Amino acid sequence: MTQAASSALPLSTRTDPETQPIEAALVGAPNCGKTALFNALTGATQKVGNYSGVTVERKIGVARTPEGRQFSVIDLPGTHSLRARSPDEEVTRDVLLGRRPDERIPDLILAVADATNLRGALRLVNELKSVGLPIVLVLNMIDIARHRGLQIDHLALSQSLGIPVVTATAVRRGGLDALWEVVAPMLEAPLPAAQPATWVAPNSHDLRVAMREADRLVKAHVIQPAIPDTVTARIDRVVLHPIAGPVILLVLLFTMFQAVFTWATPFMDAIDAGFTWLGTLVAQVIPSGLIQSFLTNGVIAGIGSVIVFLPQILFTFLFILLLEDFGYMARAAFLMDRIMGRAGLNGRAFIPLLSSFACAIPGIMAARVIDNRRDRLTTILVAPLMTCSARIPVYTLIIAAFIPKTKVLGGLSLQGLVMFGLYAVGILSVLVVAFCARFFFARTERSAPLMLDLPDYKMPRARNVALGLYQRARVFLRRAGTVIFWSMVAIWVLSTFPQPPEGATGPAINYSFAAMIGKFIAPILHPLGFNWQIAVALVPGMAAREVAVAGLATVYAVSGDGGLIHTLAGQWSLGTALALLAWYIFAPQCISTLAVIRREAGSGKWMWIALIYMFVLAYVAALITYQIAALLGAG
Ligand SMILES: Nc1nc2c(ncn2[C@@H]2O[C@H](COP(=O)(O)OP(=O)(O)OP(=O)(O)O)[C@@H](O)[C@H]2O)c(=O)[nH]1
Ligand SMILES: [Mg+2]
Repeated sequence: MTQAASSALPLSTRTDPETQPIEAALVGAPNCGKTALFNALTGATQKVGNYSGVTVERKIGVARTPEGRQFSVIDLPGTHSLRARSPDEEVTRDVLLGRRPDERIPDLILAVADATNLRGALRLVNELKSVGLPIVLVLNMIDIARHRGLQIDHLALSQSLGIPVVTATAVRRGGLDALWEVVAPMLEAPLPAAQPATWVAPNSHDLRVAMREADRLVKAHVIQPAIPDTVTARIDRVVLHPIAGPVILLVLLFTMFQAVFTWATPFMDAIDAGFTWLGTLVAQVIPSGLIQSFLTNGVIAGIGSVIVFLPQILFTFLFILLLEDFGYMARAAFLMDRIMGRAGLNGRAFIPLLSSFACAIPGIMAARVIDNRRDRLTTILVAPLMTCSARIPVYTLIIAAFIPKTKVLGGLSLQGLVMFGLYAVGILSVLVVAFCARFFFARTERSAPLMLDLPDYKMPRARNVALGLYQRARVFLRRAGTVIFWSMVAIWVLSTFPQPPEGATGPAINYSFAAMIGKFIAPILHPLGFNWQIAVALVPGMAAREVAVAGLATVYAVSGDGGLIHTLAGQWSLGTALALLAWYIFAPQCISTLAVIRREAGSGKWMWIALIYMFVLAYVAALITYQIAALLGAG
């Protein structure tokens, strides 16, 4: 369908429920539970989170009424008004007004409201009416509203608005019963025909009038509790305190890395033991030769050296997911806003940067919530500097080999401290690079102050957290099975062939292609204290950072040294280890991230800028680190 056809003839695009399923669009303010509702309707598992701007793209799914009628549901990014300000909000507006050439106009709007905060939702409904589509208002989070003693007369509200109003609890089993009672019959009968859209962007006067009307409706139909909810306010008085707030944030992050290091260790040891056992078993069963070497040195040593970090990744995300779902992360954004503002980062960059702890790719995509193009570009360019989970294996390996397992400063684990330091340097470099970027982007406009809705605190839901962990684990294991596996095969082949000549004395790998390639690059990396084995691991490490660890495991296993941590501790100097850590803070070691930068920034130019500036930073940081270490006698 072309854009012209869809906007000129909205009526002709209506679907016949007999032939094509009805399409319902979820529209509402950020964080009102649209995605939770989408998941409940469709059985999908899209990410929900207790902060605004989780959904930045439209997602489509198939739902079924309890009677079994199929219809499609589209989850849209949250918006306060159709007067879109940022690319994610434009998605919502364009879908509803039929301005997307690849998309038909939905047949029904499910306007989702946070029942505890009706005013804005009612204003949006007022605006949605001019879109011309049938609307059902869904008062979601009714469980929380009731718990707080809010009484909403939804039937009277329905009369005043002239549209059906239903209550819902998207995250509870049976929470959609009331919704089905109204919506299921609507989907059986032909829907009222769409009227031509009369929407025009409201000006500030219109907005004020609409707000007053919304206030009137709230006054008429909602009875506020005698004692307002104060739990959120009381917690916020402490965690948003100008001095106590940042201290609490720091302590929380700090505790997180301490705990992660301590708790993950036994699980990591167990996985490590498992792979060692497997390697020994294979070595016993299969006669020594190429196949045995491929399986033990290539596949098992390589993949095992990466999988071993799964517990650490899961523990890190357990913390992040719990804080997210509790509602704390939005407060952290609020606290960071001043510092980020000084560095020239838009306050809305917090969530994209936070997502980058998992992986820069969703982080870069989440930058769509930023309305100012320069701010968005800055965020996209710095997001890869945040410590993504693929760095965890590299960091942990080097820390395990070179940082003693001692306690310092009265019981703090030194290893956890170093890890915290690496994350801190990542964050700091984001701020510094963003600050410098200001001088390259001649700024014409100041970015708007942060307009963040601070959500109410909620008990984290086990389901959300479990789902988040499951998704992280799946992504990680899938990478181990694909990118990492194939890189391992390549590295093994390169380190095994050509085979050493008759009567060779040195380790076989010294005669291989890998050694040739490594020794060819090594001179460039020599000032950083990197040997040719590291050079061999860094090249395939471009595919994914963990591959470098797997690569080292294979290179050293093929050369006959077992026990990676032990080998590294014996063969590298402390200076080399620290320089490699410094390298990994900055190096643009992942091709998919670069591809996403290109896509999201809209041109290859930005990808090259990112690639070059990160390589330069990595090289300089590693160079300085190694040279200083060498001066101090640790080279
Ligand atoms: N108690 C309760 N919590 C809910 C309900 N619906 C959603 N939530 C929680 O509210 C938070 C926000 O939900 P999301 O579905 O991510 O909100 P959204 O509207 O998609 O947000 P954006 O994508 O940012 O626009 C999550 O922590 C959900 O678990 C509900 O009916 N009751
Ligand atoms: Mg959402």
